[in-house]
Amino acid sequence: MTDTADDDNAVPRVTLNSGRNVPQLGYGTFKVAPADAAAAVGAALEAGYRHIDTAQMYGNEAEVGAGIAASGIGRSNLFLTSKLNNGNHRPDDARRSFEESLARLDTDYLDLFLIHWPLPTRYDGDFVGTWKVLEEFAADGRARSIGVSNFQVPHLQRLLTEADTVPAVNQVEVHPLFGNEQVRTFCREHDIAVEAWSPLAQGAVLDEPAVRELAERLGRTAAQVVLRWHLQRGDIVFPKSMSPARMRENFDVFGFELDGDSMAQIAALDRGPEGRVGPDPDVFDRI
Ligand SMILES: NC(=O)C1=CN([C@@H]2O[C@H](COP(=O)(O)OP(=O)(O)OC[C@H]3O[C@@H](n4cnc5c(N)ncnc54)[C@H](OP(=O)(O)O)[C@@H]3O)[C@@H](O)[C@H]2O)C=CC1
Ligand SMILES: O=C(O)C(=O)[C@@H](O)[C@H](O)C(=O)CO
Repeated sequence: MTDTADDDNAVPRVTLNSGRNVPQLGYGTFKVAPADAAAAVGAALEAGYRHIDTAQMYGNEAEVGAGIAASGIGRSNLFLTSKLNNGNHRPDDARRSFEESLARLDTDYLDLFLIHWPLPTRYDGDFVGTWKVLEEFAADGRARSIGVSNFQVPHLQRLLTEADTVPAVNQVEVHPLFGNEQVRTFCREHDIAVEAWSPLAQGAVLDEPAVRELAERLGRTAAQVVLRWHLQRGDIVFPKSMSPARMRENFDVFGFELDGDSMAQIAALDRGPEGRVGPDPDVFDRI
């Protein structure tokens, strides 16, 4: 990957406990098929995104890397995240697969590397051992920051008491239908940034009457209103879209604000765990 200067853009940055900072809005690549990923990432970069979220699990790291390389955007102007796949928790597998991720993404470092799922019912629940391997990647500089994903409060508590490094982020399901407030509060109290996955609830929140009414009143789209809600709560988001027009729409969220009543109206859509659109981390154990 090249490293050339690039214009900065208007996306605010969130400072992590590692001292690094991350663009608060990025582009997510779950379900971006390998055949489409280079073009999709190219379109996202063209739209202005400089933060890309991928994972070993998504099977598209090589194509994400190709899209970045083709853009000509300098490596230091990008924030690139990947995640350890569920079958790679054992230390040697974690080390090998991390190197493979770097090779596929055509880079010598990641800005952020995460344990994708805690898998509390596998590996004797030994995500602490896995975390200690990620600490090696942080120590040798190949991961600028390390974090976790789908960690519940008890999982985080174990890391805080049994490991040296506090995760820089916890990437968890959060959207208006599932506010995940207990985890968000714990993270806030321990300086762990929250990355809200499926910020649009994979589309499920966009037809909610309260969201549509607000969008109409503000002259914005439902997706823009929901993304704005996340940003004003301080969370980091990376909506996925295959459509360049929607990528641009989702990126155009810095020219308006939601007032307190509007924020509360959206928060009131929270259905608790019933509102999840993805798996429950306490039981999810798919390798
Ligand atoms: N750590 C984890 O376990 C997980 C992480 N993630 C991460 O979070 C990212 C985002 O979550 P994801 O699950 O993809 O879901 P999102 O909440 O981002 O929703 C994506 C869906 O919404 C549609 N969409 C996007 N923008 C618009 C718009 N403006 N108007 C109408 N529809 C829209 C997309 O369709 P279309 O493509 O047709 O535009 C797609 O169907 C993932 O890509 C991944 O990077 C996600 C799940 C789990
Ligand atoms: O997208 C991710 O990062 C995930 O972990 C999800 O794909 C998750 O594994 C899932 O939704 C499985 O059905």
